[in-house]
Amino acid sequence: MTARIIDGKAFAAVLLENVAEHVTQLKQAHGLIPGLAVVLVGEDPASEIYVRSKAKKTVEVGMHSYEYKLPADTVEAELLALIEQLNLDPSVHGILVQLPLPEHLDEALVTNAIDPSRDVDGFHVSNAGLLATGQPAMVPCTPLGCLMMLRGYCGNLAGLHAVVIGRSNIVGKPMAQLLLKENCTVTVAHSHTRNLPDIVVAADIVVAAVGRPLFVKGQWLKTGATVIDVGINRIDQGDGTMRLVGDVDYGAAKDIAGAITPVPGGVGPMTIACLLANTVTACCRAHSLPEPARLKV
Ligand SMILES: NC(=O)C1=CN([C@@H]2O[C@H](COP(=O)(O)OP(=O)(O)OC[C@H]3O[C@@H](n4cnc5c(N)ncnc54)[C@H](OP(=O)(O)O)[C@@H]3O)[C@@H](O)[C@H]2O)C=CC1
Ligand SMILES: Nc1nc(=O)c2c([nH]1)NC[C@@H]1CN(c3ccc(C(=O)N[C@@H](CCC(=O)O)C(=O)O)cc3)C=[N+]21
Ligand SMILES: [Mg+2]
Repeated sequence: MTARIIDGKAFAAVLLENVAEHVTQLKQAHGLIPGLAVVLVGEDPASEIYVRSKAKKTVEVGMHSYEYKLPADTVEAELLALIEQLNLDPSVHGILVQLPLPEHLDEALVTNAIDPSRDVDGFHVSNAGLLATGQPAMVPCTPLGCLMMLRGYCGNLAGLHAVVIGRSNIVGKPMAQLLLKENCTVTVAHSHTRNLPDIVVAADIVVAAVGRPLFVKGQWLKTGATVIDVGINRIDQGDGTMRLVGDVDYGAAKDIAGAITPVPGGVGPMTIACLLANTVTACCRAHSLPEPARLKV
């Protein structure tokens, strides 16, 4: 069996088209232009790539992009002052502080300083709590993108056994919450999990968010399983060039899985599209306008 490839770029293109239409409509009907502010502290090369492609896509869909690059030694009070300024700026509807932050900055403190209604990452404790209790929230972009692709491929997810590998606040935990909301039976695995292959083999859906290249082996999978590979790992090919690989051994998994997301071209592009969708949603909520139905979870 050869797995169907879940084309994240194609999913993202459809969503971005949708976002662009809503942006046009907000402009024409209300004179509003959604704005997204992205804050990057320090000079991580991978983060700079993401921030650049976010800004590019933001402008492409007709929104305003505001970029703030702060030096690695920025003190916490300075970063908090910038966030406060953005919280009060009526042209800024979404705020994203790129993670990870340099060691000396408290990620929870910084994340929770963002106005929850502008928290397009969905990382603020109040958005996490709303999601966990099944109330309308800003939903983290990566799990949201994964869910949209799963719905697109599997349709109704009710009753399916989903195994989420990884329990970070930004991917694993919110992913598990979203799948529970879809009435999946959810297992969350992490670094203390015993006999992981025996757990994964029971899964109809596997979401791998581990941060270890090629960690999930093809033989672990149940035949026909749907595999979502969140991992983004740069590995040295030995000849000085780098290759981008996921957390799943794609080469082996594609012969056993029913459907699988590639890396690159899977979850990554959908993450960015969902970020822009969340920014439109935040703009609508800020102005008490009806939320675009096709962008809703
Ligand atoms: N495509 C995209 O848009 C995005 C991709 N990513 C990528 O996704 C991956 C995960 O990111 P993130 O969640 O932030 O990573 P974290 O490092 O925060 O979390 C990794 C999780 O994997 C678990 N884990 C580590 N080793 C094992 C193991 N041997 N067996 C089982 N579980 C293990 C950890 O367990 P424990 O909790 O016990 O430590 C932890 O819960 C990374 O590759 C990242 O680059 C992230 C965000 C967006
Ligand atoms: N506050 C915050 N929010 C985030 O959403 C956030 C973050 N911090 N820190 C880092 C991670 C990672 N992340 C990615 C987004 C897009 C791609 C992406 O578009 N990847 C392309 C490839 C890009 C490449 O070549 O490197 C792809 O998979 O096809 C990857 C990773 C968002 N993150
Ligand atoms: Mg992390």
